Amino acid sequence: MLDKIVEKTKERVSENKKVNSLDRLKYKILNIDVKFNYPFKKALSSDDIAIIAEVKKASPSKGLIAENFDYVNIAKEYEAAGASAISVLTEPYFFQGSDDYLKKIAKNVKIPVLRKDFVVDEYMIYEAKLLGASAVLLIAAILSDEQLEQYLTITRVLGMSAIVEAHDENEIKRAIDAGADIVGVNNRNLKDFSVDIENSIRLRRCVDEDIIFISESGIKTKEDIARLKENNVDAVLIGETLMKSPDKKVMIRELKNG
Ligand SMILES: O=P(O)(O)OC[C@@H](O)[C@@H](O)c1c[nH]c2ccccc12
Repeated sequence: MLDKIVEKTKERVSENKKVNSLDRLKYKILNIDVKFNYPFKKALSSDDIAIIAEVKKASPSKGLIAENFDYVNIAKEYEAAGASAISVLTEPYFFQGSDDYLKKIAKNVKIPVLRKDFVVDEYMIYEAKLLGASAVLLIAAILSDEQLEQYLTITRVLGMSAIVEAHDENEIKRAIDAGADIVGVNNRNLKDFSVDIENSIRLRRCVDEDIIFISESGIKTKEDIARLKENNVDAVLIGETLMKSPDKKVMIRELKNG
């Protein structure tokens, strides 16, 4: 599955490059009024556990998640409920995401926005910047050590942050060696879709306290959050539970204060 997504993403990048070359994107970035001030990392640096709320229409493991996908209002509700940041899926073929969702959401909320996609080319980081994102996801399993290091540097030059996603000790070591300052452990195994939040708890001890540690996927209850908090997790990334909840405000408050 992951290989298929990567392949399709590479095709998408080469199509986009035909419309706007990388040089053209860089030129645009220099000519728009953008800030270079790392808001994503700042938003996750509070004392309490931070919630990154995800705007997600569908996924390969769950199919269609949101029948009613009023994405700008969903993002505004997340913000009003106290989410620290918003994650927006932009991958179109497997997650029914869109760059347009990200662009419109970033314009309509004040909290920082993460571009959730399968970055396989530096081009996608420049695109993310132009769309209004403050951060990108870098999945260690699909990038070489050199790419990780290079892409982290690009995000820094652009005033952005990167979550480096890891699934095991080896990927965590690679993330840290590449210079990651935010590490996310995906509780969902992208190879077989199985979910276990103990995965991030187990791997927490492999990451120093000065690196922001995020637990991603499969988080459903305030008990899950309490357990993650107890284990020094700095932030959680939650999609499906929030997308399926009819009152996102109540849900986020319950998760945060429960
Ligand atoms: O909907 P969930 O189980 O709460 O998961 C959200 C988020 O962690 C998940 O969408 C995700 C984490 N890492 C990814 C990488 C690619 C695509 C999606 C993801």
